[in-house]
Amino acid sequence: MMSEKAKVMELQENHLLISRQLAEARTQELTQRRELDNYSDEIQALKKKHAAEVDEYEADGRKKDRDIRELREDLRVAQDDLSRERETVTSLRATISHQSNAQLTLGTQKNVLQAQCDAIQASLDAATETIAHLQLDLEGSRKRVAELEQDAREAEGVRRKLHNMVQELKGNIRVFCRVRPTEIAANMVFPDRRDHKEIVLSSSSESATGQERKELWNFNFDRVFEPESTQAEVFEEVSMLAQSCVDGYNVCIFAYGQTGSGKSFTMEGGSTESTAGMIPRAVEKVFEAAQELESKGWQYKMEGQFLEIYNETINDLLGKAEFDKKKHDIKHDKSGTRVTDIVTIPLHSPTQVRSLLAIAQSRRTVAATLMNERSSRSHSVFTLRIQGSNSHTGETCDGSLNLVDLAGSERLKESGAADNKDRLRETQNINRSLSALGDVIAALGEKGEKGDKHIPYRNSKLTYLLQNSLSGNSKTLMILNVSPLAAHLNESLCSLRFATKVNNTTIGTAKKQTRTAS
Ligand SMILES: Nc1ncnc2c1ncn2[C@@H]1O[C@H](COP(=O)(O)OP(=O)(O)OP(=O)(O)O)[C@@H](O)[C@H]1O
Repeated sequence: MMSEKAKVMELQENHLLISRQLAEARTQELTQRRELDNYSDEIQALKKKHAAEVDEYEADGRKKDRDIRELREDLRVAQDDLSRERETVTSLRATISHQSNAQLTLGTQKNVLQAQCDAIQASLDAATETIAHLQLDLEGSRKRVAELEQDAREAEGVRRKLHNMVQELKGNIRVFCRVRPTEIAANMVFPDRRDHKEIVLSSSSESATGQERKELWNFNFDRVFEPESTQAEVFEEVSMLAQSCVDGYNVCIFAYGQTGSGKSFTMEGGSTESTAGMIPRAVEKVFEAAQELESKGWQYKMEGQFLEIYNETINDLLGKAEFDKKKHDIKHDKSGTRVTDIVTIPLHSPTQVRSLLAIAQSRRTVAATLMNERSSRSHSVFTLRIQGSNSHTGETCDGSLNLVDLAGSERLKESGAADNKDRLRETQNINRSLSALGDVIAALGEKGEKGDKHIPYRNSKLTYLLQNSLSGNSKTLMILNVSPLAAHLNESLCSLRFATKVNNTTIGTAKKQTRTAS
């Protein structure tokens, strides 16, 4: 048996061993704890890293989701685009197919057109050839036209000369006698059935011994128009004078006769074509002649005025007021005769002249109502002035056409004016101016023979106004209007005697108012 000491000793040794083991265990534990701490730090670090990686991964995942969404959206848009493009492609294919059909058609058309084009080209070649020929012909024709135009101008000059010679041979003062129609048989006969130049008036009375006494009066004129003569027949003879006026002469046409003998009918006429009088017909003829001469290089300007002379006072029938109150004077100067303050209207057509005549007619009607049948108691003067110039020859010409409806020529006793002071004055004025007209014409005739005779133009307004149109360079026609009524026999005889005096007058050779440009 072991002693207590040994046991204690053993126990101590055990204790020492255990303590050593414990200390080792503690050291080990410490080491392990240190290692554990290290591992724990490592774990923390790994955890942190892991968390960071998880965050990063999640963010990355979210970004990827977004990208995916965007890519999906892009895909959808791309698909839409694609389907649209497909549609476009389909439509383009349809268009292409349509276009190719059209191209085919166009191709066919092109071929047709090409064929036509070839045909046209062939015609064009032929036409060019023809044109070349025609141009040659044209050149020749132009030369020919120029020659013909020259011939025409020369012929126009000859025509003017011949026309004037004919007028001069007929006499620069001519008298026509026109008998107006009536239902009552008249004591007038027209024996010259061929030339219509003669009129014979007759009257029978009882002598103191109871025997029948027959008296005959025979008159000859350039032309006698019987009652059934038409306005056109009278104008046939007058129209030549209208032509003369266009050729540059002064022309005066008078209607003379007692009241109611047909003066106004002859000069102005009725409203229809067939009854139109000398004024509208002459104006129409002047326009016609002027137009015909245009082809020969003539250009004309025309103007008209219309006035009446009543009691030796001039009234403007185309004035603005219905009743003219202005005072008008007659002036003669180098450019011709002018009436102060008178309305002169540029004339462009015969229809315009007709409306002017209507205005003048209405003015005369107003005056007639105011002053007792004034139209028969006044002289009316329509004047058409015509100025021409020829661009080829440089010639110019001035002509005038005066158409005068004279006041009634009845004598004082016949006019019933003796008891009425105003009528007496009127009649005296008319008689004075008509005899002044006769005197001027007679003096012009005498001047023709002697050369230096004074012409009493100033004795009446009418002769003074018409001075230039009555003198040597003019052509005058008097149309004597006669009433066939037996009751008017004495007046008719007076008129016929007056007209015979005029008819026996010859005015000197008419001078054409033509100037040649220097
Ligand atoms: N040749 C004719 N044919 C038909 N009727 C005519 C003819 N001559 C005159 N007359 C008619 O006779 C009437 C008188 O004629 P007009 O008025 O022309 O005479 P006048 O001489 O001008 O008279 P006044 O001096 O009063 O003006 C008118 O009604 C007119 O129509």
